[in-house]
Amino acid sequence: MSLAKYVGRRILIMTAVEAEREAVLRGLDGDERFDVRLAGVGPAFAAASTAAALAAAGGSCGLVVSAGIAGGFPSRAEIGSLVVSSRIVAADLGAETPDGFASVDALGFGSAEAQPDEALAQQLVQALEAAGLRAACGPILTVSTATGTAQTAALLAERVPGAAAEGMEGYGVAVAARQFGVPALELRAVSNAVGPRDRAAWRIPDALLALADGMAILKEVLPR
Ligand SMILES: O=C(O)c1cccc(C(=O)CC[C@H]2O[C@@H](n3cnc4c(=O)[nH]cnc43)[C@H](O)[C@@H]2O)c1
Repeated sequence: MSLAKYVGRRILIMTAVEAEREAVLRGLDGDERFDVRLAGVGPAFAAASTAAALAAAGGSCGLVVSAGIAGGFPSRAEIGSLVVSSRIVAADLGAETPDGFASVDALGFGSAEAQPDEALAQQLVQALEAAGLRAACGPILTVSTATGTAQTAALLAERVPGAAAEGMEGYGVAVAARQFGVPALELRAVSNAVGPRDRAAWRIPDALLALADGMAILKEVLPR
């Protein structure tokens, strides 16, 4: 699985907030191949910001990465660990029906899923583990409402088997990338468990440290 297509290409990294952007920049340590931009919070801001950045890049961008902190599904991704997307799934994009949730796929309105670069995801998670970092590769959900109850966490885990983490921007970033014909990836560091909302239990500094560590590995995995 070759990553040769990334040689000589620019890489766009989108984060929701400035603290995440600063962590990404720390990890990249001045690598000039990367542009790190603010997406804003949520899939709509993320898609619009990513599309604008890609239009401005004028075809020079070879990869887009949605990066930031995340909620981790218990027993899949613990606080302080990293998650690389095997799938990017808009987990609440659809309709409620008397029989339960129906995704836009089931409704015939397109796809709630964007496929990340599989070869890159696999090589990145291997490199993260080889560097001694706790890392998993699994589906990362995009939600418009951060999960705040055990009931919703269980519903989402059932809806997307193997769900490892949830954030609020990945699907928007990936859809914009797809519109421009550019591969996408999501890399997140877990700050909190997906489940009952307990903001005091969020470990944001730990997650930002892990995010920077993850970025330091990403830049080594991508060939120059
Ligand atoms: O308050 C701070 O210092 C701070 C520093 C960095 C980031 C934040 C955020 O609140 C980022 C919001 C961003 O994080 C993602 N996220 C994190 N946990 C979850 C979750 O459990 N469910 C969904 N999304 C989560 C999300 O992508 C937000 O946009 C604060």
